[in-house]
Amino acid sequence: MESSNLKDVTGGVEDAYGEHRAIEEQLVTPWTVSVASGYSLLRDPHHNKGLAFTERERDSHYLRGLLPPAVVTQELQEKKLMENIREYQLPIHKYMAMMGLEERNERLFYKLLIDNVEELLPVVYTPTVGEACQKYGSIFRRPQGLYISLKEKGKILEVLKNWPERAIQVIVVTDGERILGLGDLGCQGMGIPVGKLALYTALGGVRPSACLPITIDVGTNNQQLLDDEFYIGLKQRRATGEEYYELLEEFMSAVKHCYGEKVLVQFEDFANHNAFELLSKYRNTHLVFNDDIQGTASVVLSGLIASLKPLGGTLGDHTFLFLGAGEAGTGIAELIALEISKQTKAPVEETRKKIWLVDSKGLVVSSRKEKLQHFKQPWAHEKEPIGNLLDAVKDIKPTVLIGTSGVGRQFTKEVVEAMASFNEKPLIMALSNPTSQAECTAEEAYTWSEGRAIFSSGSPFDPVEYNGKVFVPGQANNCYIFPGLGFGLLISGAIRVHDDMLLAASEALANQVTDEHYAKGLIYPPFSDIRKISANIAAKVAAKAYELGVATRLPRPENLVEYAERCMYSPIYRTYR
Ligand SMILES: O=C([O-])CC(=O)C(=O)O
Ligand SMILES: [Mg+2]
Repeated sequence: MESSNLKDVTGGVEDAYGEHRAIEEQLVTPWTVSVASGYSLLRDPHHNKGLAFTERERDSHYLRGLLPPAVVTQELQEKKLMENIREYQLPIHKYMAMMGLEERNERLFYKLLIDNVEELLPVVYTPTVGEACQKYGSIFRRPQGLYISLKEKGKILEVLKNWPERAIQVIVVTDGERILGLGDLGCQGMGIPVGKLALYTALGGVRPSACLPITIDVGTNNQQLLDDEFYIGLKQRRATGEEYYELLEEFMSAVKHCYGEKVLVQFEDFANHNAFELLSKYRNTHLVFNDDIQGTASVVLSGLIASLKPLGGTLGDHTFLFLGAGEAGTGIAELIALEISKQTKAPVEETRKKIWLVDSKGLVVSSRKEKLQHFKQPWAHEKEPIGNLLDAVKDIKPTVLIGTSGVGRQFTKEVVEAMASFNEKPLIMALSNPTSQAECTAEEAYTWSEGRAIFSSGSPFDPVEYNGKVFVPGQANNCYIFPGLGFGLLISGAIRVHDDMLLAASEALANQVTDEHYAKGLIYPPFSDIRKISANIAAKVAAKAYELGVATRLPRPENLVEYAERCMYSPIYRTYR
């Protein structure tokens, strides 16, 4: 090597491939090695342990000198990082710190998330993940997940093969058109599949390497993004119709081709029209699950089942009114109708009549049927039209009021007061996410109902003190269900998702609510127990899969709860030889 070139070569590494000497126009090869050691081991998030590498590991993996001398435990690293994260005032900064940690040291990231789940869930998930998606273009560092855009049409199989992991078990996919209640965020929706899959691992125990977040980019109709010079997605309006469905068809068959029959595809935050269409199109040929329709339904049904204990009576004794007739609203409504039908043996067509929906045009009634989208039609019951929520509440006198509109502040004082005027304990669920889109706050629900409401919301609210009593709101978020449900599908090797599995998941979750929880006014168990809760949900879902004959992992393990617990990912460091 000529000495004149040595000054360009940093770190004492011989410039064997001429990468440092190459001038701009010369092509170079991006070399790498496959077994991580030394410097590359420290930069491999799957294997890096930072200061927790032992003396022996430092010797045998060429780490001497690359780390300061202290050797610490994973617990001490955790303590330090939690202190760091608590220093940040803004949630988005905490989010960025957590994502940075995931990029550096995956096991430590999951250890923090699992051990501090109640504190960190609002950071890596709703509500902060919503803000992260809105700002994704500017907080974006290394790409996470896989981007499949219209540019990759005809090449999706090759794109999947670019992903470094082969043994994928769960895919969460979005097209970014309806991110939480925030609307079309295009390609920036990637934060959602990334966040959901972090919960698959932390709450459900799926190995991180088996998880694949995907964003399908068919453009965006969000003008602000189209005008933004930093926007990371395709700068065009959304492809629709045949062009859209062809891309999704190619995607769904490539996924099956690449990962087999048992890979779970979770659809997340698609707009209504596509969400229903994709679910009905693929539910009989693929292992698919729509979290916004089915996961939300299962968690809400669970809350209702649990609330029957303090309220008394049966599900069929209740009258339900929804604000919002999209994926979540109609998905929940259908699952409630199905459960009542199972309990009472009445046909679903009958049990649906206890459930009413209000959309942006008022109460969904039969005179509107012709003009309604197909997913709203089963809910168009006989009644005079009613134009707004308050009048619908006063007329129908529901015992349960559920908000799934994606529009904040719709449960006004008048609405909550009306609910409280004819219900001793009105059940109020403000499910839209993130917090800014919630139909009302916890404080409003308790204050306006004079402390009588049983309240839960999609995004978390702090406990509220009213008249000297502390009320703890529940978080009716689908993250109670999807990690356990998905894990149950995986451990049984299920090849299809069946509605009975959703019912089994709801019942399993409701069974985890103890007298101690009820005494605090809760209808959901605390998240601090979520791994145990998920194992129980997984066991019930797996049992259902065996019962229905869609499980392929044979023979069936005898004790499914124990089996689920044994299969769960643990974030504890491994020792390297
Ligand atoms: O992500 C969440 O918090 C729940 C959810 O699926 C949504 O709001 O779309
Ligand atoms: Mg969602």
